[in-house]
Amino acid sequence: MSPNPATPLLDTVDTPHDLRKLAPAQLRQLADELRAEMIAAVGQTGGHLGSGLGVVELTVALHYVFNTPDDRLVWDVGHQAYPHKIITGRRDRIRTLRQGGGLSGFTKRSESEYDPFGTAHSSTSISAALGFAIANKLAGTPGKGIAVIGDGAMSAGMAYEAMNNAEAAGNRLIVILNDNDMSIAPPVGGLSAYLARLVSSRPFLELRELARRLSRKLPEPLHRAAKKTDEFARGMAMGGTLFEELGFYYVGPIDGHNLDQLIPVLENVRDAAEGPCLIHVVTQKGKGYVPAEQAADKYHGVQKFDVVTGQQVKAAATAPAYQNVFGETLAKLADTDPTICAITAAMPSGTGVDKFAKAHPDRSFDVGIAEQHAVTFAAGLAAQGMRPFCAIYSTFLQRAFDQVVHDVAIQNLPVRFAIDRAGLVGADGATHAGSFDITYLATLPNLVVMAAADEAELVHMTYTAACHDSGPIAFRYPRGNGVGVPLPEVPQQLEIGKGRIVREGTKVALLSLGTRLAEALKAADALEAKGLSTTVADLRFAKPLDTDLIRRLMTTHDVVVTVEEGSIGGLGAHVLTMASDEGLTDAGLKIRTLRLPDVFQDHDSPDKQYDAAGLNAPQIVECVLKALRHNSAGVEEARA
Ligand SMILES: Cc1ncc(C[n+]2csc(CCOP(=O)(O)OP(=O)(O)O)c2C)c(N)n1
Ligand SMILES: CC(=O)[C@@H](O)[C@H](O)COP(=O)(O)O
Ligand SMILES: [Mg+2]
Repeated sequence: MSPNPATPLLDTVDTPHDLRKLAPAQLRQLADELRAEMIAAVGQTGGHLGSGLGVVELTVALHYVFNTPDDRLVWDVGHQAYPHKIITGRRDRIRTLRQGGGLSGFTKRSESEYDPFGTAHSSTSISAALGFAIANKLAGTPGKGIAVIGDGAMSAGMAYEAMNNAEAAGNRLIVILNDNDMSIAPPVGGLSAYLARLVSSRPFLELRELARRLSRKLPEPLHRAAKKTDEFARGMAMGGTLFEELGFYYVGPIDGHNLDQLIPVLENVRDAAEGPCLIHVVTQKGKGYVPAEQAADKYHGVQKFDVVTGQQVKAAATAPAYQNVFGETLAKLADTDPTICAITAAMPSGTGVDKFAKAHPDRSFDVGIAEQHAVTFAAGLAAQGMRPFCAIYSTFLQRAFDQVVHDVAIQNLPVRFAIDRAGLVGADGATHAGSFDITYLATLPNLVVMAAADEAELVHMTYTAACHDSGPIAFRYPRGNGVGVPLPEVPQQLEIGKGRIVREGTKVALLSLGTRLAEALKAADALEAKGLSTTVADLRFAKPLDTDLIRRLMTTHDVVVTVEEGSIGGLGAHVLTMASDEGLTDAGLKIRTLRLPDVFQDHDSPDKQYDAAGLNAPQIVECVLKALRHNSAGVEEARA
């Protein structure tokens, strides 16, 4: 039955099964409607826009040609998967994207059978798709593994580790290289230049002869098909040397917005009999939405916006963003210290390294999505007498843990880790939460670990790190804007392992690490109102602990509560260990540790996330009151 012409085609497509009932000639209209729907939805929610706009046609073509969900389609990072969500049964919830209780901004297994693998950290897709392909091969079941990976994500080592292993999958593995010549910032490095050369040396419209000549090298079904179909001959060429050397059939480059090219190429690759195949698809980030096409960042990530003007709704900032405070402070320090350099792994603006790069381009390094390399590169710089600052989001530094241990900590090299996005980050959810860095860093010998309570503290910590030549040092700070305190004209060198008392009391001591300090102070007000005199300390250091300060507070207060924006195993664990080592708990002191809960918290506003985590002022107060109600047998006595 052909759809009513007055009905938008998109209204007839709930899942790919509906899509596959359409005629090829209808797909252009469907893609246009899908793009419009995505723009309208992200206008209301905010989120990752440019990448999804660039893969609208690819999304339609992949679901049209392949038998999803049995063919396992893995979107690398998953930030480009909004069009995929709309046509895989989630259109009715697309305006809940990244909102509390709503759809995730990435692919997620629990959300849909069409999301076979959860993504958000880049460059995992080929490994995962290979896993699906090999599992199906071993089980003798049909089903391919299809990875869609961007040119930015292709800069990470994991992609090559996977390709190096791909041969056993045969034609069950298909890699789509989505080359839009953009990462979040312009892409960097030799691979990016190589892809650009491939694209410029093989313009789409001049491929017919090349494809005809080279199609003999294809596996037999591709070769037959190439001879047969003109579209195919127009759409493909062989000879991407790097990928061929790794055992892939390289097909491309092809125009990723031209469905008349995409569909026949995908069909031919689907039916090919032999090895793994890499299809090099050229797309435009932000395609089809003028404000995005014209933006320098191609609208990678946006706030809610007016669809007509493209104007984003941005709240007026009352204080500078932490990332910029860091970048600007470091740039100033580097004016007089020629050994300071800054490293980012594809996040120049997110980390503030762009500010440093403006002032000191020769000492600023964007290494691409390559956190492991970033850390070991920094270790090499440090070993040669430089003062490297490795600025990486907490969540992405997880990928380089062994490099932190083996290349930095064991050798006691003075690499400075500027750890952005520490704590809960809101709409990006569990994959991007900076929950674990205190735990995974403070557990390492030689490391110094600091957390800034506000933007002024961040200035001091950046300077302290610059001065610290005797070993590795890390300082963490959250996503977003500071609290509005004045920035110091002259940064202070903090004494290593020394905290500060922010407010002195006698009965309850709140030991805060990081930006929960503001909540701890609010809690102290509420406790005072109940007649409980409260001390608030900003410990500054998770390692080494200020043992003198902590010992003094433990021996002079009835209740001690640690508060941190990190997982179990962080500050609380270190304080408890110290207290038990010194026997400070033996005399009946009540110690409690407030930290993130032992679950992966879904996306929501940061404030709601902290509420759910029990780390806002009312919950700090309740923790103290509950501790006071506990009798010496650990039993809670009746509320007063
Ligand atoms: C391990 C890791 N490091 C950094 C990021 C942050 N990040 C998300 S998307 C992106 C750029 C990806 O570029 P590309 O793969 O080309 O996709 P595009 O946005 O161009 O579609 C980066 C750096 C990440 N998600 N994972
Ligand atoms: C997809 C991804 O990993 C990034 O785009 C990330 O969402 C950026 O986060 P910030 O907005 O905190 O820089
Ligand atoms: Mg890209």
